[in-house]
Amino acid sequence: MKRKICIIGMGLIGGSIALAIKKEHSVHITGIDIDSNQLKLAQSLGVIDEPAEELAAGVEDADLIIIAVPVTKTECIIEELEAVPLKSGAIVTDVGSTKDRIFHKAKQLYKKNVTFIGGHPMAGSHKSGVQAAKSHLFENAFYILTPCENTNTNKIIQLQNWLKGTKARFIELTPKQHDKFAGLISHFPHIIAAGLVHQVKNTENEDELVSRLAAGGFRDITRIASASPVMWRDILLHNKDTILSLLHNWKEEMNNVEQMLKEEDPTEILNYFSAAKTFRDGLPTKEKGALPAFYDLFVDVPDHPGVISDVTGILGEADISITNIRIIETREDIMGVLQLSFRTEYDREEGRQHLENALYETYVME
Ligand SMILES: NC(=O)c1ccc[n+]([C@@H]2O[C@H](COP(=O)([O-])OP(=O)(O)OC[C@H]3O[C@@H](n4cnc5c(N)ncnc54)[C@H](O)[C@@H]3O)[C@@H](O)[C@H]2O)c1
Ligand SMILES: O=C(O)C(=O)C[C@]1(C(=O)O)C=C[C@@H](O)C=C1
Repeated sequence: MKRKICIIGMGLIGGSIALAIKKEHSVHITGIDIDSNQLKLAQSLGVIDEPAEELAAGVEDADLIIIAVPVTKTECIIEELEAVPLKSGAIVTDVGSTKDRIFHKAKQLYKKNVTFIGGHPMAGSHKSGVQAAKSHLFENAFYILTPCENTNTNKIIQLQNWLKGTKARFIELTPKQHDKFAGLISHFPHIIAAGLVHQVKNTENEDELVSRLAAGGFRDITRIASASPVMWRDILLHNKDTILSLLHNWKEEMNNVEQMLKEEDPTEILNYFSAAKTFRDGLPTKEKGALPAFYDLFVDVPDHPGVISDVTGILGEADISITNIRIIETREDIMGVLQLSFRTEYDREEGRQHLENALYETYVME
């Protein structure tokens, strides 16, 4: 008989985990979502085998329960789980972007014969919903687990086995460590991205040309501001203390910049940017984590109008996203080269095949 999994929250992350699990295990996956359209779509896309209308019915015989809803809702779901029968020996995990409050809430499950292990796959997207789910979303990403001291090691291994199709790299942290690090490299940058967008929006009231000019750098640094506001509201509320402390440090950082500029000290200003560049250039790029990994593909293209839209059109039709596109060289007498950046090696390989089928010459430089 097939093992059973119940996923509560059939959005981007719930859907991606379901697809990753299906790649490695022959299982029966039940999905639950308050949005019946998401649930229907999840079934049509083959992400789940069956929807459940009631939480109790979905979880009662599940070997693995995965909570993939916004973090304040995760607390509500834990309360609901406490009140319904669960299979003895089951593992319960979550994917929330914060861990400490959920960890404390999950203590309510201790009296049931199940094991709760908090989890957070450190990769995602600014897109929401099961329609954006991908089995390889977490490839090479860190997947943080926050077991407690008494968690049975065997259960941690079982959970990692369930999740091996994610191809993520598991790492264990305490919930507090997690929230401190995630605050620094994920939650706080989100506020800065939203703040930059607000700054342009406020100026746009004076002159609407400004947002039409917002290109390359601004778009790169503010991509994440397009993510789900509900998800981010909840993250901020959950990790309030860490974020308030980072805000305090940030104001000091900006005061320093203000001072450097007022003093017009070229050496200080140069050092500020050089030190940031040196540190940033030294960060690992072949793994997802603090920085997204970029997998570049080079494509020879003729110098012909419409060639860029042809290339992006081929990738778009195959539903392959690129994170960046750059024309490296265009001289009249030679072919130009397009440098396309993909989020994963898998996307790059898929993209390469589609472009070669359309007779483009491609190559990868490691
Ligand atoms: N998006 C990312 O980049 C990312 C990455 C890692 C972890 N996370 C975490 O994963 C979780 C899910 O995020 P997502 O990006 O998949 O969001 P999403 O909006 O794509 O999906 C969330 C789903 O949960 C459903 N939902 C909300 N309340 C519910 C409830 N009470 N019962 C059942 N379903 C409910 C929604 O209808 C929605 O379909 C969040 O906790 C988030 O912090 C997100
Ligand atoms: O790539 C993105 O769009 C993300 O914002 C992903 C991201 C992040 O890196 O901050 C967002 C929240 C999650 O908890 C984990 C990953």
